[in-house]
Amino acid sequence: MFDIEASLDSRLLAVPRNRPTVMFPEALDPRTLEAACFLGRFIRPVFLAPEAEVRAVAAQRLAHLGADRVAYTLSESAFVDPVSRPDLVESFATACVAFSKAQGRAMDLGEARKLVSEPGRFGIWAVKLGHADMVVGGAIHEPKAFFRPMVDILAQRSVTCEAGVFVLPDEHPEEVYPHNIVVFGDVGVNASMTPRTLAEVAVGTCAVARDLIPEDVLPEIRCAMVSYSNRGSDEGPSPELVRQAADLVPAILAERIAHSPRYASIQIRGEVKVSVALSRRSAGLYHSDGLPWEGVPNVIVCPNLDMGNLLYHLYATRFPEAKKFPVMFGLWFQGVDLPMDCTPEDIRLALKASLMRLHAYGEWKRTPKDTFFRRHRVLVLNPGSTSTKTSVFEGDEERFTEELQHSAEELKAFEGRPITDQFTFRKEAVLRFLADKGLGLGDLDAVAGRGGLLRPIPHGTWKVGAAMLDDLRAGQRGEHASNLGALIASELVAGTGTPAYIVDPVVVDEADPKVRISGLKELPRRVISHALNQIATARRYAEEHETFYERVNVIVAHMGGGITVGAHRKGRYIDVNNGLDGEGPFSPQRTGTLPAGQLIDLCFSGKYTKAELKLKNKGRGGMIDLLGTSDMREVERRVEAGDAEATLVYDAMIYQIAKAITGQVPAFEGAPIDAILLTGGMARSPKLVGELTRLTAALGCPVKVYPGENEMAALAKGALRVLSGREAAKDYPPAI
Ligand SMILES: Nc1ncnc2c1ncn2[C@@H]1O[C@H](COP(=O)(O)OP(=O)(O)O)[C@@H](O)[C@H]1O
Ligand SMILES: CCCC(=O)OP(=O)(O)O
Repeated sequence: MFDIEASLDSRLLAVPRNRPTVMFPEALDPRTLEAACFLGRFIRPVFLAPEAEVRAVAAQRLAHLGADRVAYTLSESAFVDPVSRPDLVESFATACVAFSKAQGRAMDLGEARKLVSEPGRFGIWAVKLGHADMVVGGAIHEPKAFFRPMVDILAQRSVTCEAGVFVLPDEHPEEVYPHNIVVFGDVGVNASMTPRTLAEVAVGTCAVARDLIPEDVLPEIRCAMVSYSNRGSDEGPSPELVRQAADLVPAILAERIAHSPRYASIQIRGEVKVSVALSRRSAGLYHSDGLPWEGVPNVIVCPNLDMGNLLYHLYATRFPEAKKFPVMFGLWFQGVDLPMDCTPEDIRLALKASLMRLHAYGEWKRTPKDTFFRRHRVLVLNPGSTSTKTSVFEGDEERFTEELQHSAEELKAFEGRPITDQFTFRKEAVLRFLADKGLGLGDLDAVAGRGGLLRPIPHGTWKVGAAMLDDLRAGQRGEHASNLGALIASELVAGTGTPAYIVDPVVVDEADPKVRISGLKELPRRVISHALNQIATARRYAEEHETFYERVNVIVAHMGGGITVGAHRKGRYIDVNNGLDGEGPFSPQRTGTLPAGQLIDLCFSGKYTKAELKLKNKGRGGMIDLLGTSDMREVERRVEAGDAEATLVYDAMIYQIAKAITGQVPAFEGAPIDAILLTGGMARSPKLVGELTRLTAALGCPVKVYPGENEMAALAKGALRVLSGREAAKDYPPAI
């Protein structure tokens, strides 16, 4: 059976995106609520009911989903009782009056207010006026109370239609529909058919089929416009209607193909007798004018709504295991209609199908207005040794990012001086960036800077305050460009009331006391790691599973110029190697753990100065020392070319990473590990990922890959969690 949900998921997840806002007028219907609990990574739900009522339904009816999934979905949702938003009711009512007038129907404002206060209409008008992107209903509303007004108000074409998509179970004889996939049209909209309407329905239904079913599964969309007559074999108004419609199809289809060449794989034939469409044997009997393709169609377009509706419900009841859902054509992906007898799975599939089409074909970027989910504007600052990476985020959306380069010439003036001396010079570059984007400091809701070398602190978003600035200025825990993040952020917001934050700096340390014990009292272990990307990756995994960071057990391997392998136990970053100071696997630029005795001998051999050894440990060690390059792509090329030395070193590094991963098992105290997450630049290598998957297979948990490091998004998200009230910002230094 073609896995249509997996196909939709992979297309939805192919590119990380902003999430569309979806209105749920039927918020108290447990099926709808259940479906929403599986859509958190794709949408922002707005439930049109009081929050307490939605929570009560969830508590009573959704216990089988597990508390985490439901709690996560509700934490990511908005709850709006229409009567509590008189501002919106007024604006929707005004638009409703104007709309009715344009349609030649008189309506007074009082009547309109009453109408749009009803959740179904409220949801439709919210979409129409740009407050949301999609509305879904029909599971409890009768068609005339939701579906008809939705089509009326949201229609973008003169003819709209509804396609019924089925993937039938394997027990269905496959020779009828290839891969057991069939799409029916029109199953819901057009109560009266004209030849033009029917021709538009045929093309629209085929367009839906083409959008949803990948070409490698169905190379051609083959549509039969069915009738009781086969190409003139019988007479009557119905075959005549289909015949006239079939004559109009080529011009309408040509328009579609001009719009997008992917529709060139659509073939439509009418009128075709139902038996000819569904049986090769019957087709043979009518061979004199058979179908233009070998075999059978995958789209059946019906001459009237009764027949389309009958087919939908006949197949739905006859094959309860079928994957089935309706899809609207002509509403610009803004409306989802549900049959009253739908299941939570049908709702989930219908929404995913519309969302996939919205993203892939609707050129959707963002919800036009941020009424239900405020899009806070956050400036993100990430100072590195030779650049200051600067971004502006609006909500989840990365609006601008630039790596503000500081030339060697500019930096020469600061050589040998504390990093804080670069403060003014870098701040000016950030101000120029903002001006260039037409933004002033007053346009920002927060500034988030990369945290520097501070005292060890728990994970989270930290307010930039006097004590933090003092520590960074003093540079007692080390000099690093990232120390400038909080300093510049603080200066930019001074006197404006706008908050400045840092998020998960490299010094995040939540390790158990036992993790700190080394075999020498004087040398307790210290934790310095890629905390920002470690925790952001674990959060991303949790979000993809519609749950919280606090609910997952994962091991994260950040594999970049430095490598850290961390254990995240239910929201606590419990153990990780010190990736900055010679612990863990060797990496492209760092030695990792070295044999202690031999290291001591080397230190006292007189062969190297302290500075030289420090540089070997971090910067000139690892792959650079062993193979003369820190570029793993070059190493892999050498491995591919059969270079024995490169192969040995490459295998050794992967072996050490795998050992570090499996070495984190005790951190979970026997609890199951949900997943191993591979991230950083090296996670782009399929070869390396494949080898790590093989070597850690004994753990019995899946390996998920998140290539690169999304530091800018991670910083923005940390600030956004605070701005949206989901997390409280912490005060530095933490109370001990
Ligand atoms: N496609 C790839 N295949 C293998 N290694 C890669 C690939 N892309 C980047 N890398 C390696 O990842 C490392 C850099 O990781 P990254 O996380 O980008 O860097 P940094 O830690 O310097 O911020 C380098 O060793 C680089 O060669
Ligand atoms: C391991 C601490 C942070 C760090 O070393 O970052 P980079 O690997 O990006 O230099």
